[in-house]
Amino acid sequence: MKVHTALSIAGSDCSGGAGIQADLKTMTMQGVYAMSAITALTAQNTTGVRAIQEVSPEFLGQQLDAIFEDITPDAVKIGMVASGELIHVIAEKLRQYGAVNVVLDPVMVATSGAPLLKTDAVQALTEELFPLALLVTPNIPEAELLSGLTIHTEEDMLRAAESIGNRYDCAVLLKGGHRVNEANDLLYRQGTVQWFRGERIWTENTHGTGCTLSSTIAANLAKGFSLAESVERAKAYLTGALKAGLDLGKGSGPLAHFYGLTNA
Ligand SMILES: Nc1ncnc2c1ncn2[C@@H]1O[C@H](COP(=O)(O)OP(=O)(O)OP(=O)(O)O)[C@@H](O)[C@H]1O
Ligand SMILES: Cc1ncc(COP(=O)(O)O)c(N)n1
Repeated sequence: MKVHTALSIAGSDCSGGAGIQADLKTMTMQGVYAMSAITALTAQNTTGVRAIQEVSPEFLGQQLDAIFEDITPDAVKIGMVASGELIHVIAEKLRQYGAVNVVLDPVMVATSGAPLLKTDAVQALTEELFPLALLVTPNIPEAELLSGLTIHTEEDMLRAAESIGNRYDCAVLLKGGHRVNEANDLLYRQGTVQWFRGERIWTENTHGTGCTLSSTIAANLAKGFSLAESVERAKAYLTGALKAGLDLGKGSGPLAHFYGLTNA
């Protein structure tokens, strides 16, 4: 049996809604063999992040060597990477192994408000990882920080995506989940613009939407779909997983990755 493979480099969410756990569920549901290199353990649930324990740069490097020396991923998703030292190891290893189809979710702050990236690591992220990424997927607050612009309207989204894409020479999917009434995402690459318009689902349970979107895109790139097709498929999967209406936990609950399964 031949299968496509994808790797998530991200933090662990012990409550299963975001991070590595969301990515592995997502990639598996997309029919891709999923692997993980863990950057940090978090003690968190639907109400917030209680503690973070980073792995050492050496150990992250060992995980990446173990994976790339044996099973080459057809795509790589990068999520929470808290420090400059870890970012440096990832950049070095991705270059060493010639990683392809890299989707970078520049995770900075959890939905609950907890910081997941040290402020002095933003520069390392943009200088070392952005150039290796096929696609970067900021949400609105992240895009504001990266572009230095304020985003209220769709025109503002376009200006910010252009600014980030042109500055760092990568494709940008600016996610609109933080806007009121809408859930429209904007793909900007090399001067071209494409909107992915989605139905807004009225729910508090959006823990892990960004992780799920980026890992679905990576899984579909691994299967050979184009960037635009992968974004389209990711948006459809995410909308279905939100719409299924899973209601777990006391805070912002996780998504129903298994929504399409008949035995669920
Ligand atoms: N209530 C919603 N209904 C429909 N789609 C949504 C909703 N909230 C977010 N999305 C979609 O989810 C994806 C992730 O967007 P969002 O802006 O929430 O990213 P994020 O803030 O990085 O996610 P996370 O909550 O994991 O940090 C986008 O495709 C966005 O349009
Ligand atoms: C390990 C990890 N990675 C990413 C997120 C962001 O997801 P969200 O913004 O939905 O909390 C998180 N909370 N935890």
